[in-house]
Amino acid sequence: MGLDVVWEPLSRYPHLPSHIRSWLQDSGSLTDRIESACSVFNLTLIGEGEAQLHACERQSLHINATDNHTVREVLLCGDERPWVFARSVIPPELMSSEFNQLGEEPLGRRLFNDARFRRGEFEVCRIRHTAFTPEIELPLWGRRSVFYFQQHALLVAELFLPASPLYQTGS
Ligand SMILES: C=C(O[C@@H]1C=C(C(=O)O)C=C[C@H]1O)C(=O)O
Repeated sequence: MGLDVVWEPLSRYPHLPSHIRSWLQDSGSLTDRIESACSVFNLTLIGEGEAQLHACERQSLHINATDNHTVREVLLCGDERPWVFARSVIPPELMSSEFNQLGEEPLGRRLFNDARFRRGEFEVCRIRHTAFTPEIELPLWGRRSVFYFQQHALLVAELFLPASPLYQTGS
């Protein structure tokens, strides 16, 4: 599953409810925030390997179709429920160095423990995807940002799934 959607700057939504804005613009590690919001945290690795990129991903990273990048897709689960689907586009040079042997270790553990990574601005998307059986009123919210490291850039996109606390007003 990809996130080939329309991305807009977060500033496009100046009047978001505070519980939604709080999650979308949280500049810390999402893994850490999810871990602190549940009793049992689990990361499920859906896939990791070279894959076709969406046009919106290539545009974000300023790469062309022939550039090889690794796509990593995971589910971040809180208390046995899927809270976030994440899709990251990672240059091979980083997969063989800073992100070597990542497996089911959260990407954020490496990113946020290395001051050499710099995070760019957030963009957000809204998905009215009928495939989801919404326990919440649609749309689903997603966010993405680029992390810069030396001459490399990697894209991290996160879709907040219906069970995510982002949709709960008290979160
Ligand atoms: C960037 C982070 O890493 C999280 C873990 C990911 C992974 O392991 O692939 C991808 C995106 C994030 O949800 C974070 O914790 O903020």
